[in-house]
Amino acid sequence: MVSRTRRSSDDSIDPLSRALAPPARESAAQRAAREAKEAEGRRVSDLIDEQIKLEKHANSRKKTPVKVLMLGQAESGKTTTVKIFQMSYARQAWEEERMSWRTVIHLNLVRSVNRILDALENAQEIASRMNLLRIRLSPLRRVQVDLERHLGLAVGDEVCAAADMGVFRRPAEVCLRSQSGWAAALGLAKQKTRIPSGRSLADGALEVILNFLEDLYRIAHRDYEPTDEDVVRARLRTVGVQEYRFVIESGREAGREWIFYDVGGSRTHRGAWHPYFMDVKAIIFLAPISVFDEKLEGDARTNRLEDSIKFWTTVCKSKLLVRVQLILFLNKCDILERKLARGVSLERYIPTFGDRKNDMPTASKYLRRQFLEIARKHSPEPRRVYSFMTTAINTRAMTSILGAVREGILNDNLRSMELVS
Ligand SMILES: Nc1nc2c(ncn2[C@@H]2O[C@H](COP(=O)(O)OP(=O)(O)OP(=O)(O)O)[C@@H](O)[C@H]2O)c(=O)[nH]1
Ligand SMILES: [Mg+2]
Repeated sequence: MVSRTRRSSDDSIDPLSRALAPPARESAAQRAAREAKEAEGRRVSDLIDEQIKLEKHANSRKKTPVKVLMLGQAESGKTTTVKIFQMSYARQAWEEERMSWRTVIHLNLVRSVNRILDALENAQEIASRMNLLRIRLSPLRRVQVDLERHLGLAVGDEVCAAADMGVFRRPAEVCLRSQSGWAAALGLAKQKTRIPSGRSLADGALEVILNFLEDLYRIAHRDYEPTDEDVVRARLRTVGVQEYRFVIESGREAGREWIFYDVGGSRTHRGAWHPYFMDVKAIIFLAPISVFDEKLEGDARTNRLEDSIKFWTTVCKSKLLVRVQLILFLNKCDILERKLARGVSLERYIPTFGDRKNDMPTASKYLRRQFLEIARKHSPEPRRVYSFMTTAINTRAMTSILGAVREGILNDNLRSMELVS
């Protein structure tokens, strides 16, 4: 009777349900085994669903660009830092762009050599070998004029270039200064170029030029291809706000876009960051700490370090930026170290430094403390500021710092970064 009833009810259901229905005569043990198997099946299925959901979420996160604002006074190293980020994480794009720097590097170098020669012409102690050198380098005057013409400039003008460097489309965007830091960067980066006491200025300058010449011949060669270092050291002044977009090319974060707003640091441009703060995740503020004995370009009354401190104070005070992660790069440590080693006294320019030891560990610790103290004192709300002692042109060290910064920004948790600072 019972079996008849079951058969008649089975007949009434659809074939799929019938196929899925438990066997007609199932023992208790069989049933328990079946149910356990079904439960395991459901668990695995749920797990797969959850993974799909997570992947979808991760992909949508990857599509959300990370926006970073670069702030700091002129020549503080903002654009250099962005270049190193691109070099490290969007390598293919970097290599595609590298050749387009060639002409700019040529002009950068030639102008620098010509400026050195101008300065030497005016110096009284020109040795005969210096005269010889000057004669040998005289064709560079012509080269400079040709390069300037090639770039569509009036002789002596600043070079203006679009961000991609290949096409000089938007003249107001990025400028290459005629008084480029290229010569200084190349020359100063070599210990040999320091002028030993007891030697004449002309001797020292000659040594700088001779070291420089190695690069000159390399760069002037017909088949010259800019190296990573050349591009990192090339000086381009940013005017207004330059937007750089890089898509991470490999690793866990492949596909994620990073957008850097690189704000020209001269006083007329630095206020231009206001429209960009809204959805930036972090600000990287660059303070070149080597400039304690320098004046601002075009304002002989303002000390450059003082100007940097004022700018930093404004950023820390800003209520608009209170939720943005603040990352401080105390940059140009290489130059600071050399200055201190040469005996330039920090106390002379910063009396509060007092009679502390005029060496790198003491000076950098002191300056870092001053910047962090400003943040503590002026931030509208208590906040953590992450600080790093940097030499932006040291690509290897900078890549490692930027790796930590990148992770920190992504994880919204920069605590671990302090370990590498
Ligand atoms: N020696 C040394 N040179 C550096 C360092 N950082 C940057 N430079 C050089 O300083 C010059 C200025 O660097 P940029 O990155 O163009 O400076 P910036 O902050 O973008 O300047 P603006 O565009 O004028 O706002 C370049 O020639 C760099 O190669 C550093 O840590 N050490
Ligand atoms: Mg710049």
